[in-house]
Amino acid sequence: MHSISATDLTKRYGDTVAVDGLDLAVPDGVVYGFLGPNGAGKSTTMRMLTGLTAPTSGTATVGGADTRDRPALIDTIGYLPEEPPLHDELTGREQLTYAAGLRDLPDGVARERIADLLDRVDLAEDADTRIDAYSKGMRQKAAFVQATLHDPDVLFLDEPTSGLDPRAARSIREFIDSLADGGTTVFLSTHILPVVDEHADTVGVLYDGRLVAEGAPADLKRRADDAEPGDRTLEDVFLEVTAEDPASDAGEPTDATEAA
Ligand SMILES: Nc1ncnc2c1ncn2[C@@H]1O[C@H](COP(=O)(O)OP(=O)(O)OP(=O)(O)O)[C@@H](O)[C@H]1O
Repeated sequence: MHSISATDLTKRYGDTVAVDGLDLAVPDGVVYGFLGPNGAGKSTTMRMLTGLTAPTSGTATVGGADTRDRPALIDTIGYLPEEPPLHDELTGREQLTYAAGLRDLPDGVARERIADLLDRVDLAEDADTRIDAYSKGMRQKAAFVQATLHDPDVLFLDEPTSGLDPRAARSIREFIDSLADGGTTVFLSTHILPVVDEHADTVGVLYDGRLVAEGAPADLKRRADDAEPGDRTLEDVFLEVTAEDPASDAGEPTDATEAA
């Protein structure tokens, strides 16, 4: 079964085609690394998949719910956007309690889960400090907890380790792995390619709103190897498939997509 499925998903802003006929089929329980240069259309895709922006054309379902049906979607998904929605005047615990209320989590369950998750991201000691006194990393950790509070089936993460020190980043990465082990599908957008290499089962590379490569990290690197022997990294693959004229570097980008 596919947790995320998109068919010919397209978003235009005036003359700008932000996402151009995107097809996706992400199986249950995988970590899908979503890569692409600045402006490729990653955030727009996530906003469409989370029901925040309507596609200009095309359709998508997430956790079986049509993305146009936001009430049906809301229990199924968690979303950590690039700029997380936090209220500066609340403490971390108040913010999370408020978010739990929006998700209709029973009080007792919410209290326990908030305490457990705050502990897990090492934010328990600062739980009763106002968010306006949080560092960028602390805000990011609180926002991560907020996105996972209701144990969503599908979790969308936009740069989840942004602003985190190495220890905190590692704890979030381990958290992502444990969520995936527990069956959560994780749609992970980041520019930190080693994170994707280590944690993603499948990688999709978006360029100019189109998927130009898709496959397991090892397979993508192996295909690049075929083109030019040597030790390749995901960064090499990324640079090749998102080059202005990819054909001169690593073959037609569609080859990578079709071979995936
Ligand atoms: N609300 C909007 N109005 C007009 N154009 C938009 C809007 N949102 C995005 N765009 C345009 O759509 C394109 C894709 O933007 P998007 O933010 O989805 O890219 P991205 O891959 O997430 O980039 P980044 O890695 O820089 O966050 C860009 O050309 C952007 O300028």
